[in-house]
Amino acid sequence: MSEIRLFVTTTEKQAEAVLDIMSMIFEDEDYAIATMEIDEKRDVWEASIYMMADEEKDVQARLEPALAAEFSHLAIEREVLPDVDWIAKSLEGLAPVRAGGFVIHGSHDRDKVKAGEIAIEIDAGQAFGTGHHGTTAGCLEMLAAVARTRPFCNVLDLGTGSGVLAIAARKLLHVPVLATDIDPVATRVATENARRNGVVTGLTFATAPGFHSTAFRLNGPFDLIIANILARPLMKMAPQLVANLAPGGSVILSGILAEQRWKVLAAYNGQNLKHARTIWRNGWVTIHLIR
Ligand SMILES: C[S@@+](CC[C@H](N)C(=O)[O-])C[C@H]1O[C@@H](n2cnc3c(N)ncnc32)[C@H](O)[C@@H]1O
Repeated sequence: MSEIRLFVTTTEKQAEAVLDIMSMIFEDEDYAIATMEIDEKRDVWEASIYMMADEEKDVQARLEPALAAEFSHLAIEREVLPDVDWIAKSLEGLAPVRAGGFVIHGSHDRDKVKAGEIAIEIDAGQAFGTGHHGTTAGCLEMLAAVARTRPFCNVLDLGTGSGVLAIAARKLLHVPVLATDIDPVATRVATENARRNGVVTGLTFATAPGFHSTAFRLNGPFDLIIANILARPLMKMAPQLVANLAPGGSVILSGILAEQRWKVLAAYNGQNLKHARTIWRNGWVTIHLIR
């Protein structure tokens, strides 16, 4: 089934306001919501909400009246996003990605791995995480850097997608890793990817929205939590995330657009976490915080 993006085109300020309205209406649903800069000089921005095709009518019917009061001049536009198989096909020829001593490559590029690199084989497929996105690469680089600062003994990868970060953490740290995703397809793909990468023990997968699963209590608390989701759900989940973090533990957050970083930092500062470092990649930031 296709994914749909409903969006409005406006100024940065209004896009932020539209984003707030979208977040308010769809607060408890896991639709991805984001603003994106289109043209810096002309101050053109888009505020978007993503959904599956069968959810579009419902989202549109709720969004229209909510925007009508303040933003009746903004047209709600729609884009049909390429379906997953098309994405997989277009990514087939992508070159390996190197970050933090890891190399993420497709099965067609096994021979490109260099001595001393930690290789992770991921073919583009039905779950996010081939390493090509700035957030995944940022998390890999941050994971390698954070691992040099102290030992860790229990890791959580929240929003595992293809499983790339969980596999990386397991290969680098050799400690138990719990990897979860709201999407059962992602957990299935991640489990297959782990097996393909020879990671058969020490890595547990579970399907769960946010922290709604007994898997967290059974496997936690964690001294390293990596969550590459989106700014809004990350802010919303801050209290539960920190409740699952061991004292002195580290958190690596990504999926955050550069301009959203202050809000996310504020949410986690409010939970007594301190900012340690930020990595920037292609307009996205990856943040390291310490409890
Ligand atoms: C940006 S992808 C990250 C994938 C991978 N960790 C990486 O870094 O490439 C975000 C993943 O988070 C999952 N996700 C989104 N909202 C979630 C939630 N509330 N709880 C758990 N997983 C969620 C999505 O299904 C998706 O697989």
